[in-house]
Amino acid sequence: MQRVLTAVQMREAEAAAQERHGMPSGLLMENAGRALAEAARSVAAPGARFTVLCGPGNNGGDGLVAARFLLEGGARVVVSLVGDTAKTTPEAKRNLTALEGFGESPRAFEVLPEPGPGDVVVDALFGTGLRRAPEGAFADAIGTMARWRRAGAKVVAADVPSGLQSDTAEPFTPCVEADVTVAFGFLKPAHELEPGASLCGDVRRVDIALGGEASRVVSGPELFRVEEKDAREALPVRRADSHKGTYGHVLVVAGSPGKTGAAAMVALAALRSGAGLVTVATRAEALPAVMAHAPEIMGLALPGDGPLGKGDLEALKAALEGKDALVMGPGIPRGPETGALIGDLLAAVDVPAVLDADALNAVAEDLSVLRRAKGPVVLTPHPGEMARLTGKPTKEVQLHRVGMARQLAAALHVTVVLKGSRTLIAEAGGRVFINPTGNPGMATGGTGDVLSGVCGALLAQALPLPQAAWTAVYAHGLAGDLAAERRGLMGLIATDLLKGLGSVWVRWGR
Ligand SMILES: NC(=O)C1=CN([C@@H]2O[C@H](COP(=O)(O)OP(=O)(O)OC[C@H]3O[C@@H](n4cnc5c(N)ncnc54)[C@H](O)[C@@H]3O)[C@@H](O)[C@H]2O)[C@H](O)CC1
Ligand SMILES: [K+]
Repeated sequence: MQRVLTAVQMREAEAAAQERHGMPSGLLMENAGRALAEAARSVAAPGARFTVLCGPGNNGGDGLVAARFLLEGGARVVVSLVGDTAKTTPEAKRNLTALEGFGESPRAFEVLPEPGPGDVVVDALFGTGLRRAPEGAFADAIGTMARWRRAGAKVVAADVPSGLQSDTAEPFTPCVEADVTVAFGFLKPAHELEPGASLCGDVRRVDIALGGEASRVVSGPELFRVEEKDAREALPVRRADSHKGTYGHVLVVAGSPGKTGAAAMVALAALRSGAGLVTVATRAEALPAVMAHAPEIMGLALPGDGPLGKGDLEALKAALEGKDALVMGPGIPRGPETGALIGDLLAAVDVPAVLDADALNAVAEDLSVLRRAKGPVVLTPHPGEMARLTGKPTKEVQLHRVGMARQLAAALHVTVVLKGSRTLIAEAGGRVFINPTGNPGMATGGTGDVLSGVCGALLAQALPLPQAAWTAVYAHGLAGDLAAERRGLMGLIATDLLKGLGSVWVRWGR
């Protein structure tokens, strides 16, 4: 797991490093600047010229240190201080003097030579201290960097592309678009959440000797980026003496006439994710079409017809006997009583439950039904379903994804998987995990059904939460990435993920 820190938390970590280790503050900037110089060198063509634009704060200071290291390495370097140089921080001032000692003095922005293909521009205007939209000379500099980039120069951003708000990942106008962003010490939300993540280009997190426990001393909400090893290590290694009962039995309550494929995709995803047994419970008229998708799927006809309601409670309680996980929602016939049915069912049986699609829409009418759940509950909304669950417009959900997911998880004491680019996994205890895998090719019908099946299968194999959720999301997204390599973003369809999942388990030795 990589800890993702806000600007305030970064300052706390920096202060902790200085207090606990007597870390001279200039050393952090020295380490940052050296790493910035290395990243700039790594994208430069032979004989490239480096143009370093420095702002008035410590981000600018990082740029001045980088310029000094580049000069020391014999590179052609030009530096410009943008904005009111009187306001430069003491740290940055010290590095300005040092730079002049190397015989390079900052030049006026207007007389800078034009970078071309192979050259490198270092964006050290603003980092985590950005407070408002860049204006005047800063805005001009950002616009000029965009022009230089269009002309073929590479842009390397110090800590955060200038103009991008570190905590919210929202860009002001104008905002730098970088080829590489060097994240000092810890990742920030701007590196891991859209639309910021796309503006950063290749994010390279570097240590600057803040000290390992620095992230543990910071207070406030905990945000993490899931790494591949976290998902792989959460999965049990299969023992030779195991049998299908060892890997759990998933009950899938899904499907209805015309939406039998949804139920089949949940069931197939669960089977492809290691569940020992999978039973689909659906109306009799839909059952044959569901089971036709695979001989491995077992079926249970729910008596009656029409929307799921209180009349189905006894049959579903009986169906859940001996099961290890429930996945409910994709393609179900939803009616006015479905939400109450879900509440009664979860209150009656203590199995981990994944609620997706129309089960979410059903409980959205009265969320209190979830408070009676005996077992752990995972909600897997896409932004539109999250809007219905929270009563907020989808646009607002997308602007405050972390906060919304954290709030709902804490309020309902459930795990919330808020899908989308960089899916979030929010646990009831307040921690939020960002998933880095997946791609726009997965915006196609049925991929959500597959995810709910993967999650149900891991819960049935007794993975605890939130591990089961973040592992399912990571594997599902990686399956999509591997499948997109074969099918293209346009050609990817949900059942390709079933094959992709196989490649993921092979890659992880599971
Ligand atoms: N915290 C750490 O562990 C380290 C941080 N480093 C670098 O320092 C920056 C943060 O530096 P800071 O001085 O706080 O702010 P910035 O340099 O990002 O911003 C400069 C300054 O500009 C003012 N300002 C904000 N918005 C605007 C605006 N739109 N127009 C004009 N002026 C603006 C505001 O007063 C800011 O203070 C961090 O990103 C790292 O790059 C260390 O070097 C490494 C360790
Ligand atoms: K920057």
